Amino acid sequence: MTKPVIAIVYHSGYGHTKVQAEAVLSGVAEIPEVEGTLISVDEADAAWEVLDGAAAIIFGAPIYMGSISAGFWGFAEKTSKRWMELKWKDKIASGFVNSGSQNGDKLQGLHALYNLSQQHGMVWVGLGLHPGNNNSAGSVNDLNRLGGFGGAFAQSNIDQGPDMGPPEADRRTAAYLGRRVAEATLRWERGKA
Ligand SMILES: Cc1cc2nc3c(=O)[nH]c(=O)nc-3n(C[C@H](O)[C@H](O)[C@H](O)COP(=O)(O)O)c2cc1C
Repeated sequence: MTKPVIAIVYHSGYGHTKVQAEAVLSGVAEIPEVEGTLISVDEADAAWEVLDGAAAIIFGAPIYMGSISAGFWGFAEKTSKRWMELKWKDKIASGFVNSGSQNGDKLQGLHALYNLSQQHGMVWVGLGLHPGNNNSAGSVNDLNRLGGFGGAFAQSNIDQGPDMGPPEADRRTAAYLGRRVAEATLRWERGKA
């Protein structure tokens, strides 16, 4: 069996969400039976074949004005050609978002990514972690410190470049999501076989 491909397609205006996407890829890479690939929406027009052939697609976007960035949304609209034939039906899907504020309406953005996956008939995989930093022994260094459930959340300070954020805890959370999606994809593919 050729290795199932897990595509991570993301937009990043200023580089912070790209760091998060790279962390997701590092988690995927922990599972040697799958192959991860990173695709910026800016290069998506050359990558439709890869996306159509992928077993899983993980969507990622920064939060701009309370939802996913227009850069990601432009890509989402272009996927309508795939929707016509339900070409992505039954692929595994997941998502991650990154914002400047601690909350920043990230859930709104994650739901936009989830809705996109459901329009395509994909099978969404959530984070599968308890929240971190929600008790007196907790800290901002906890895994899932921002307490997301449906995907991976990250927060990057708006006065710092991508070299400073998102912080390590959020990168570990992103990697956890990548690994979980890789494992779920393997089970899904082996079940089909
Ligand atoms: C046009 C614009 C709108 C933004 N709106 C929000 C917002 O609604 N909530 C928030 O928390 N951060 C907001 N931010 C901050 C970004 O989410 C944050 O800087 C993020 O790290 C940018 O990711 P990127 O470098 O991958 O583009 C906004 C940034 C920009 C440029």
